[in-house]
Amino acid sequence: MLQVEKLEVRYGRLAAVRGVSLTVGEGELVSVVGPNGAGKSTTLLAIAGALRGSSGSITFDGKRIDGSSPEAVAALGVSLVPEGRGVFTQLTVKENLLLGTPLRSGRGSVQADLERELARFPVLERCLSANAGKLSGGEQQQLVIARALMSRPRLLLLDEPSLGLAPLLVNRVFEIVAELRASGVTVLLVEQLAHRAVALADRSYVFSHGEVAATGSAEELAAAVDLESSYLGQKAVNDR
Ligand SMILES: Nc1ncnc2c1ncn2[C@@H]1O[C@H](COP(=O)(O)OP(=O)(O)OP(=O)(O)O)[C@@H](O)[C@H]1O
Repeated sequence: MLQVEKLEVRYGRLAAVRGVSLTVGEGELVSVVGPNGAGKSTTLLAIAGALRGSSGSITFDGKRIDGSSPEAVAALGVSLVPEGRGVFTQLTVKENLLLGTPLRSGRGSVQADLERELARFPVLERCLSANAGKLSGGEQQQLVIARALMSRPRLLLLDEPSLGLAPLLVNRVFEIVAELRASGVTVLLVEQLAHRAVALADRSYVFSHGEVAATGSAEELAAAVDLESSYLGQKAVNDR
């Protein structure tokens, strides 16, 4: 479904992503892990059309999308949940959810989509008329994921959904990602909690200094003896 080939993305003189290649198949959950500054978010932003690569290619469903606008990429069914949530705090939960609907690619009613997401995230149903700013961090994270799903994406890009959440809410976010995968949503997950992401994903890519340092299933990565010290850093060890 998604094929990134030798992607390079620069911020001025800094090459933040240097020749990254990765693939995501339909229905797969693929994680991208690695230390801060490794180029994970930059890669997601480039896939979503928010940043332009200086070389390489990005293909979605057989169509080149590098060079496309974020709107055009979204219209093809790629939805990004960026780091830091981006809830509209002055709007209600329902209004936030409805903001996800203009990009819907399929048929059916908005009401049916709303009901589907409220069934998936019961916590949102209980506070549908509340100001989104009143929600806890974990609830806001569920809201932005639900909002992205309102557009019925074919590929969901999740950037560090557990960031800043209390441990119980982190568990809930990982549960949600597992549920999404079980329901057939294709997910590319960037996570700072490397071990949890790798354990959950079908396949993972370990980024280091803007490059793919290792890739494979949880078992394959575990077999790479110096993985933790070399690529994931102390933080990942602490997450276990
Ligand atoms: N807007 C920007 N302007 C200049 N440099 C940037 C910008 N955004 C990121 N960078 C730099 O690009 C590199 C890759 O950053 P990126 O955010 O992609 O890493 P990351 O792996 O997602 O890390 P993090 O977990 O900290 O978000 C880092 O060196 C970072 O400082």
